[in-house]
Amino acid sequence: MAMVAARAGHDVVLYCRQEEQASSITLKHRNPRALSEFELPPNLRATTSLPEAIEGSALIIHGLPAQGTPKFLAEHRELIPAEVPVCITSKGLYLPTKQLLGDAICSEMGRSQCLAYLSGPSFAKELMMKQPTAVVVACADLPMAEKIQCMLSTLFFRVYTTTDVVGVQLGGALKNPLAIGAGMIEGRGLGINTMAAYVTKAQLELQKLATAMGGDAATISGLSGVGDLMLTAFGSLSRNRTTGVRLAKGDKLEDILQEMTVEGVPTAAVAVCYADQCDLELPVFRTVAAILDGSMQMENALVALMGRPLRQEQEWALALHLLRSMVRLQVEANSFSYNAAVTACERGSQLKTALSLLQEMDEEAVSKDTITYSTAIFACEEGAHWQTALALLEEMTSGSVPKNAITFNSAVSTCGAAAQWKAAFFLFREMQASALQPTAVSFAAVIASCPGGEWARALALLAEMVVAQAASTLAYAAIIEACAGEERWLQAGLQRYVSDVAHVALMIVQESKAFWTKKNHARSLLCPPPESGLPVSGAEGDGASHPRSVATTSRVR
Ligand SMILES: NC(=O)C1=CN([C@@H]2O[C@H](COP(=O)(O)OP(=O)(O)OC[C@H]3O[C@@H](n4cnc5c(N)ncnc54)[C@H](O)[C@@H]3O)[C@@H](O)[C@H]2O)C=CC1
Ligand SMILES: O=C(CO)COP(=O)(O)O
Repeated sequence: MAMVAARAGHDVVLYCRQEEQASSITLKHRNPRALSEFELPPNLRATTSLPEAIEGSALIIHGLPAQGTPKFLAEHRELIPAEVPVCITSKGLYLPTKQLLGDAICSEMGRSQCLAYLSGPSFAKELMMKQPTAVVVACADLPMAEKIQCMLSTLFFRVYTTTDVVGVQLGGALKNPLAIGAGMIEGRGLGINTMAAYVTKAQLELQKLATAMGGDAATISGLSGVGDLMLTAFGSLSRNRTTGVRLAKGDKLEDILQEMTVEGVPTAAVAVCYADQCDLELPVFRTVAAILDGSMQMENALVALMGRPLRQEQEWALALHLLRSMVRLQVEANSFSYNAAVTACERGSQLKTALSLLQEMDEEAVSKDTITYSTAIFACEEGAHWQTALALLEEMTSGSVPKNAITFNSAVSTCGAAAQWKAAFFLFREMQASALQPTAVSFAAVIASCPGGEWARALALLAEMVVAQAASTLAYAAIIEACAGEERWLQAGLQRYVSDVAHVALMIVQESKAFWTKKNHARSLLCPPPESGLPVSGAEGDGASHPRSVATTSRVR
């Protein structure tokens, strides 16, 4: 990047830690430690003094590995003027706090700093070779992004701008573990069929996770996302991809990490946490992460990915197509047809499309019923869109549309997913007040919404659950989570209900599958009968139809 800035005509001062390296860059115009075959221009010099490197700078370009970045910037924050933009080129998620890098930087620095993020398909070596390259720079302050764009763009380096700082960070970071997976495929000697299928599914998962975490879909399908995934999945210069190849050939991960920066390793672990948070299935991310943390052998990845239940591809798109065809053929679309399409959207994690269908129903004077609303509220849980769920509930009340247990359960779970336990609790009580009997799902959902500090409330709900004979293993799992710590167990007197904790833990593992099957049975009540002619089977990537592990108990509907 120093070379890119120098080519754009700036006086560039590169900070490095070794005196020998600094003097070689300044005097011999060669960097002995990286890409030493390239001659550096005279307007690029180096120093081991950070104050000297920073003084008078109009732009600070930061290029350290992600895991070292927040601490480094915090250590040197006195030297960094708050108003000078720091352009981050690191691509990773911060493992210690599971934060986006920008958030971790601000937390560590303990103050606000003007941050921009430069990302996109850009191997350093090819930049040095003046290979035409396109990247995107994101800054919440668009004029600042445009300023950086002007500062760095040349005929060989084209910079786009965006304000989507979340999408750009996620795209650049999340492609790394996916590139490791591509390397594994290469290293195992698998063919182009496998690689094409893998990259297709990997980019869909990237889209799903990044958009669920707040990135724009357009950003992720752009340079910092699919663009960078293409580069690193297929380009042999990628260290992430090389890591996958080497692991497949039997090298040890610890040895590889000694030799080079592999951002995909810590980022894979954070990606799985995000997937859990968003209740997304994401088998590719989970498989790569499991291989990296040693909980899965690479040989078992075939079964983990190819042995999953068979699905339709893009069921929601097909359902929409059928709905549109009805209009074209002048067949009247009724609540039934719309509900089928809304259901397909929910299964395909397409909340926005589902909501636009509800709006279309209003415009076309098609009445919205309990199924319409319940399904839309169900769709809100992924991404924890609790305010949307509450707005839909409000609309049901004002339109006198009856609510059922599924309506409430979905809304409670959504609030729980958004860490809005008070709203979840309020809805649970509203459900009881409206003479609806809370089900096992209702109890599990409201208990799971209780944060650690509300463990006493969770226990009170447990007592109610036992009286209502609506116990479930997932509710017990949520209790275990809320009452973490032996002391609380004793205080809680939980033995009254469960005498043997180990037994419960085992029961949870064994029965969570059965629970989810039952839950899906309840869910199937939302689906249109087969004679509607619209598809009703599980959509691809539909996390809710998948038996989940105990770790995700806080996300039950
Ligand atoms: N190399 C490339 O082609 C590209 C790299 N990136 C991103 O840039 C970031 C850095 O990558 P590279 O420069 O390739 O990595 P690198 O492993 O070469 O590290 C960059 C420099 O940081 C120094 N460093 C490492 N840890 C440090 C710490 N804790 N404190 C101070 N200095 C430290 C290293 O000594 C090295 O000089 C990564 O997040 C990577 O994803 C992004 C696009 C392209
Ligand atoms: O992000 C990169 C290029 O855009 C570099 O990828 P690697 O870290 O896999 O080498």
